[in-house]
Formats: sequence, C-alpha cells, structure tokens
Amino acid sequence: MRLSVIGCGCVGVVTAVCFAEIGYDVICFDHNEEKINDLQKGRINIYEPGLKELLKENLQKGRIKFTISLEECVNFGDVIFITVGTPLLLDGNLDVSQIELLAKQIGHFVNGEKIIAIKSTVPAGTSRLIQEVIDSNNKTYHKCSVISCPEFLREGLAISDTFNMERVVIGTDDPCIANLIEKLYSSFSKNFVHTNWETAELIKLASNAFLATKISFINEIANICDKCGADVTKVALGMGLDSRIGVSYLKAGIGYGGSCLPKDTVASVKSAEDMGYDFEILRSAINVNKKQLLKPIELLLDALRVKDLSGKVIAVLGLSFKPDTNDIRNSPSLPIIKRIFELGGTVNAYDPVAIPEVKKIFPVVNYYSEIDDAISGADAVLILTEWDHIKKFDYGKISALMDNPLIIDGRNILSLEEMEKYKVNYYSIGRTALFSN
Ligand SMILES: NC(=O)c1ccc[n+]([C@@H]2O[C@H](COP(=O)([O-])OP(=O)(O)OC[C@H]3O[C@@H](n4cnc5c(N)ncnc54)[C@H](O)[C@@H]3O)[C@@H](O)[C@H]2O)c1
Ligand SMILES: O=c1ccn([C@@H]2O[C@H](COP(=O)(O)OP(=O)(O)O[C@H]3O[C@H](CO)[C@@H](O)[C@H](O)[C@H]3O)[C@@H](O)[C@H]2O)c(=O)[nH]1
Repeated sequence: MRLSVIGCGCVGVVTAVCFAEIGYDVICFDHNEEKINDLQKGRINIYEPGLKELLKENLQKGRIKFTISLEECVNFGDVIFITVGTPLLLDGNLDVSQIELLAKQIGHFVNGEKIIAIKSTVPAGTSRLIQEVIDSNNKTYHKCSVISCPEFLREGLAISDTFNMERVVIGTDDPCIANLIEKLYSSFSKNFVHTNWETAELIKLASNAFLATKISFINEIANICDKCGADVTKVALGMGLDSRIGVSYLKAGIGYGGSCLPKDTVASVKSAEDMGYDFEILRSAINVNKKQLLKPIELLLDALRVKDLSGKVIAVLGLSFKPDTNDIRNSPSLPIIKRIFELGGTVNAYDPVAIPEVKKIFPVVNYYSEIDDAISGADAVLILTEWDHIKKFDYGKISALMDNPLIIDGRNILSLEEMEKYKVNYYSIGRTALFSN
C-alpha cells in the first residue's frame, strides 16, 4: 500500500514521516511551493523534537518525497490523508473550504480505487459533504471512499504521540475499509474506535472541548484558592489521584493557547448553536480562559502597586504556547506583551526557539538568547512557558540581576520551598504569594 498526504503542516509532515519510518512509501503535496522545496531538502520550519531527524533519514532512504503536483500525489497513494488547515472563520465556524476545493480536484485526478482519510479537524457533517463533492467530480468508475480519521497528536510530543497513539478513530460505514485502516495503524495503536463519519468527527471536537473545560475548571479552582489560601497544585493532585478524574490537564496557569484548543472550542460552540443547541459549559470555559490569559498582568500591577507600567521593564520568559514548539498561534504571550505595551511598559523577551516568530509581530520587543540578559535590570519577570531552560535557571542569581526581584510565575513551575530561600517577591497561580521581607 502506498500513502499520500495533502497539507504539509505539523500534522501532515508528522503523519508522513512516521508512516515512512515504519516502511511505507509516502508522497506529500502542499500548495505552498517554497515549503515543498524546503521539505524535499530536509528543511522544516516547525520546531518539533525528532521531526527533522526522521525527515532526513527517510528522505535518504527514498521512502518519502514531496511534490508540487496534486495530480502526482493523488495518483500515487492508495490512501490519501487530508491534513490541510481548518482555521476559524469570522462567524466562528471552521473553514473547510480548502478540503472542499481539494475534493473537487481529487475527483478529476482519480486513477484507481482510493481512500480519502480526513485528518483535519472538521465539524460533524463534513465527511458526508466531501464524499458528495468527490462523487460529483469523479468521472471515472474508480471508487473513492471518504473516511474520518481525526488526529489527536500534541505539538512538542507529536512524534511520540504518533508512534504511541492512545486510540485511532475510524469513521466509515464500510467494514472492509475500516479493517484496512486498522491494519495500517496497527503499529501505532492497539485501541480502535470504529464508528460512522459524524461520530468520528464529533469525538475529535468533544475531546478538545473536554480538555479545554478541564483546564478552565482548574483555573477557576486556582482563583478560589487565591481567595481562601489553598494550594491549587495540591488540590489538583488530591482530585486527580481519583482515577475517575485523573491528574492530567489539571495544571493551573494562564489558560490554554495553541492552534487547536482555542479554535476548536469556539467552533464547537458555533456548530452546536447552528444545530439549535447552546453549548453552555464550553461557552463558560472559553470565557474563563479569556480572563485567565491576562491574570499575570493583574498580578503584576498589584505587586508593583501601580496603575500602569510606564517606565517599567518587564522580562517575559517563554513565548511559545507550550514548551518544545516554536508555535505561537494563540500563545498567551501575545496578548500579554500587547497589554504591557498598552500600559506603557517595555518588554525584554527570552525563548529558546520562538523569538523569530514573535519578532514578526512585535519588532520593538528587546529579544535575548540568554535568560540572565533578559532579566538583568528588569522590574519584574513573567514566566509564561514551562520550558526546561526556564525551570532549570538558577534563580539564586536573581537578586544580583534585579534591584527588587519580582517573579510572576504563570505556569507554577518554580517550587515555593526554593523561592522562599531567595530574596524575591514571588506570585504564582492559585498558590501562596511569597514576599522578600
Ligand atoms: N497542529 C496540531 O497539533 C494538530 C493536531 C490535531 C489536529 N490538527 C488539525 O489538523 C489540521 C492541520 O493542522 P496543522 O497544524 O498541521 O495546520 P497548518 O496550518 O500548520 O498546516 C496546514 C498546511 O496545509 C496547507 N494547505 C492548505 N490548503 C491547502 C490546499 N488546498 N492544498 C494543499 N495544501 C494546503 C498549508 O499550506 C499548510 O502547509 C487542522 O485541521 C488542525 O486543526 C492539528
Ligand atoms: O494542564 C494543562 C494542560 C495544558 N495546558 C495548556 O493548554 C494548551 C494546549 O496544550 P496541549 O493540549 O498540550 O497542546 P496541543 O498541541 O494544542 O494539543 C491539543 O490540541 C491538538 C489539536 O487538536 C490535539 O490533537 C491534542 O490532543 C490536544 O491536546 C497549552 O497552552 C498548555 O499550556 C494547561 O494550561 N494546563
């Protein structure tokens, strides 16, 4: 069996290299010619642990190739994965127009029996629509079957998530195709959910909605902890050890960001609304997240006892929406930096990989490749991403670098015991604040 991938973002390239790694021949198409030329040379602008190495290895072995010809891509594979972006439209729906456009084009190029596996995140009903579009453009006798096969990988962990999938969801009414796809994925997972198109599509959106709700829930508990002197990390542990609840996605902080949870939650609310249903819990989770994103600013103004930040230098540690990625889509760092500027402050920023991305949006931030330099002379430090470099920094040095050390830890990554040892004012989310005197 040969595989084709359409769309060379994180999902497409990771899917392609992982299947190539287990021995499949894979071809990838993207309408961005520059991207395809880079990928064919082993160059990739996504920072994802292990991805570049796997890409180079499989290019050398000749198991993966990149093309700017959609026809070549469609002709090559027995299974064609669609992994193009589905961004939010202004009305809150996911934009599936690129998938629709591809469906028309694929219909014209079909040269044999094909399975079209939609991995992009789409609203319920999309696979049915795409099947209709392909069928009405397919002038051959070859069968072209659409399946829903949603993707659950996390950025920063994309390769290991793919080689160890907790489940594979296969949405199709055709049992032969379902079995074939299960075999294809058998090296990656032992758990398969066979279902119809709409259920598969909804499993994806419901999963992200649930994760976002869990995060907003613990962030509200953190805010309650602040009111009553409890410690949210212990509350989360105490709750999470109950196997019905589970410890994951109970890390309180500055809210969820990234290319998926913010977009997919809004889309789920809109899609429910279009069906005549008010997805009340998720609407609240989104609102809680919006407020939580600016929590560090609230803490900062309180700690400095000021109403604005004019004349203040704020060191921002961490720009990507989470560690181990250079993705800054919906990263909490962006509204926070914007707000610091609105309040008249200056920003010194550190991130191990995401600086080039943020520079395109905020050219006037002072960027540093060392944490010491970003902190030096600052009035406050905001920790926004839990990068290992930031966790492991020697905060014992802080009083030599700052006149009145103040840390606002938006990710609760530093231990209260350690911070107590240093002469520092330390605020985190849902934990006791510490004062140097
Ligand atoms: N990034 C993730 O962690 C993740 C995880 C699970 C699911 N998803 C979903 O998977 C999909 C892809 O996500 P991503 O982060 O890889 O997206 P991305 O935006 O990073 O990449 C999408 C790629 O598709 C290409 N593309 C768009 N329209 C095209 C067309 N008509 N023909 C050819 N190429 C086209 C773009 O040029 C781009 O390279 C989205 O629906 C997303 O919600 C993403
Ligand atoms: O306890 C937690 C866990 C996460 N986050 C934040 O939530 C966001 C999303 O994190 P994560 O889920 O690890 O990142 P993504 O790579 O965006 O992955 C999510 O979105 C993908 C795209 O749909 C799905 O495939 C994944 O299953 C889903 O976890 C980040 O800002 C995290 O900082 C928290 O604040 N607290």
